[in-house]
Amino acid sequence: MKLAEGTVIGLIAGYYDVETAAGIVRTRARGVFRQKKQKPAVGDHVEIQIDDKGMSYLVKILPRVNRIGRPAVANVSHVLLVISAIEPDFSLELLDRFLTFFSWQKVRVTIYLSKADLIDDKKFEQISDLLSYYQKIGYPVFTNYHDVQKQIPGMIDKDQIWTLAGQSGAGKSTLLNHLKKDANQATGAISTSLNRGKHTTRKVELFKLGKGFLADTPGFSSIDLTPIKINELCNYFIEFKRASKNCKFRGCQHLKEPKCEVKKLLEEGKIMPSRYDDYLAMRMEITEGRMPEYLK
Ligand SMILES: Nc1nc2c(ncn2[C@@H]2O[C@H](COP(=O)(O)OP(=O)(O)OP(=O)(O)O)[C@@H](O)[C@H]2O)c(=O)[nH]1
Ligand SMILES: [Zn+2]
Repeated sequence: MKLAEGTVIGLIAGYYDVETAAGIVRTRARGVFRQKKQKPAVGDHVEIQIDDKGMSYLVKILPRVNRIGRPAVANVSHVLLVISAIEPDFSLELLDRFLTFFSWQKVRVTIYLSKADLIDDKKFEQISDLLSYYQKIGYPVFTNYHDVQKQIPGMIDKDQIWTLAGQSGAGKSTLLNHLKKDANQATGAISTSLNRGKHTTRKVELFKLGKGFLADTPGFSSIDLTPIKINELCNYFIEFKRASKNCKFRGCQHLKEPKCEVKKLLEEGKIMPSRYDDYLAMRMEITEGRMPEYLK
């Protein structure tokens, strides 16, 4: 019996394709996962066991950083967030929701403004202006499809897993299809006696792109912030978090505390008012334990 470690790069009809140092191995998950109510996901780092008959089993899920989206992808390090300029309308509120959610999930975000070709120059200037704030606080921003196609592969570091996210209709599938043209199908060459996957549709898989992977999933379009602990929410607004080192009180929530650096920067116009408003709205949402009706 042999043991090996690898990364799940494909999930198809109950089989898990695991990339190991010795190549891709098609495995089944051991029943023990069902008992423990665990489910391996694409992106998981796992241990596999190959028995004397050459049967391969996924036996252990190694600790994961996160597990997000539907279908789920584990250990996502980066999201390429597609935000449309129009159809659906550009929304800072939505952008902030996504950014907060991913910050909470320890996922880095790159922003891509889609459908910029559908708006006039004036509107484009307006939106670019707003996005430049996000660039300044640390989020890479693209407003042009060609730049994305050229630069994203170079931004994907070794073994990183990237996935797409954005509102329904924002243009995720469109972008994915373009990026896939540059990607190599990671699971293309499987040769094992267990290969009965020929005629089944793959559900989730990772494509090799850059030095890592891009998930071939539709990404996700709606998010729930209510499980976030209210006192931790401020940590997920990255510029608030940075500023909070200079707040008088540790654990400052930037509400009515004296000598609050976030409030000071807000008053000086260095923190964008809509960011602060969205912070307050999310606090409300978490307190009430439900998403606002219009976002459902
Ligand atoms: N003009 C223009 N149209 C675009 C662009 N990106 C996407 N579209 C169009 O917008 C529509 C929605 O795009 P999709 O890629 O299906 O959007 P999606 O985010 O995958 O949507 P869901 O599957 O509902 O989550 C399609 O008709 C696309 O052709 C763009 O950059 N410019
Ligand atoms: Zn503060």
